[in-house]
Amino acid sequence: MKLTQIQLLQEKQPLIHNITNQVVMNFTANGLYAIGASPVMAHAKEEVEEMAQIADAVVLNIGTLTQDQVDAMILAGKSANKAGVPVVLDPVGVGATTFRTSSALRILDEVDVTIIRGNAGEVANLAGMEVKVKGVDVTGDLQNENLATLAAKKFNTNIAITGEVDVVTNGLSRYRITNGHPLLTKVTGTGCLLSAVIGAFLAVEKDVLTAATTAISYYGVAAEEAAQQSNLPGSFQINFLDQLNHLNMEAFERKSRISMGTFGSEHF
Ligand SMILES: Nc1ncnc2c1ncn2[C@@H]1O[C@H](COP(=O)(O)OP(=O)(O)OP(=O)(O)O)[C@@H](O)[C@H]1O
Ligand SMILES: Cc1ncsc1CCO
Ligand SMILES: [Mg+2]
Repeated sequence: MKLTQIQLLQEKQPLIHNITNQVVMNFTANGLYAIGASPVMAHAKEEVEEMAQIADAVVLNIGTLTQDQVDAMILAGKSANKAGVPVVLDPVGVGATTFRTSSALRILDEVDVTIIRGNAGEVANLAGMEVKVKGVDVTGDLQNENLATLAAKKFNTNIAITGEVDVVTNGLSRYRITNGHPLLTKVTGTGCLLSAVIGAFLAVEKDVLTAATTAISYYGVAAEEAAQQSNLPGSFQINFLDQLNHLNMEAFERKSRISMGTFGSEHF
């Protein structure tokens, strides 16, 4: 099952249209190539509608947003919606400034977003809870399962909250993924790339929760494998890209940790 999605991805080489931030553009393109997808960054209002139409997934990331870029994201998102192309929103830094928060909310208002992927602070602020966000990083501990469920219901969409433990939910079914490695927090854009990788899995798997949980687990196991070869951020980043490309499938099957919880239960 998991194997099939990755093989499908490598066979299909889906086109992933990213409107993303200036920090992570190169890393995101390399990471998408590594998993077998085909990245394109296209930001201009003049072309985003056309690009979104031919894409297999659209990823909207507000990391270094400008008003023009938010307008372009809405054009791209609407065009993707018309063409039945899945849309991922990465609400980078929501809660840090009012511009980020209001822009993300405007995108959610105007675009039918397939899944939101962010850290706990970003999702909490998006859902209207005032949690402190330090730039693009979360501070403190949050109850991610309950927060994800609340946000999924509020925005009537799927939510992935990532961190030490990752949670994916549509408001009813909940999954927890416990793969990953702390070195992922020492390389910029690992969350941003994960949002794009979720887009790539959505291009080959229609079930959103399956696509997202598989993508997050695959990504986390790749990080665990990379961390066995390097314990510093620079070499880890390179080894991680290699593992995304060449993850041993037997290791993935053995190390993948996805567990299911149900709505209303306090524990998984
Ligand atoms: N303490 C941790 N231990 C293991 N894995 C982690 C830890 N923190 C984050 N991760 C993993 O790192 C990846 C990125 O998630 P994170 O929540 O850090 O994104 P983010 O805050 O949006 O990052 P960025 O803004 O740098 O793109 C995910 O795969 C997540 O599972
Ligand atoms: C560091 C940083 N600042 C804006 S976007 C970004 C990339 C990771 O979120
Ligand atoms: Mg982020």
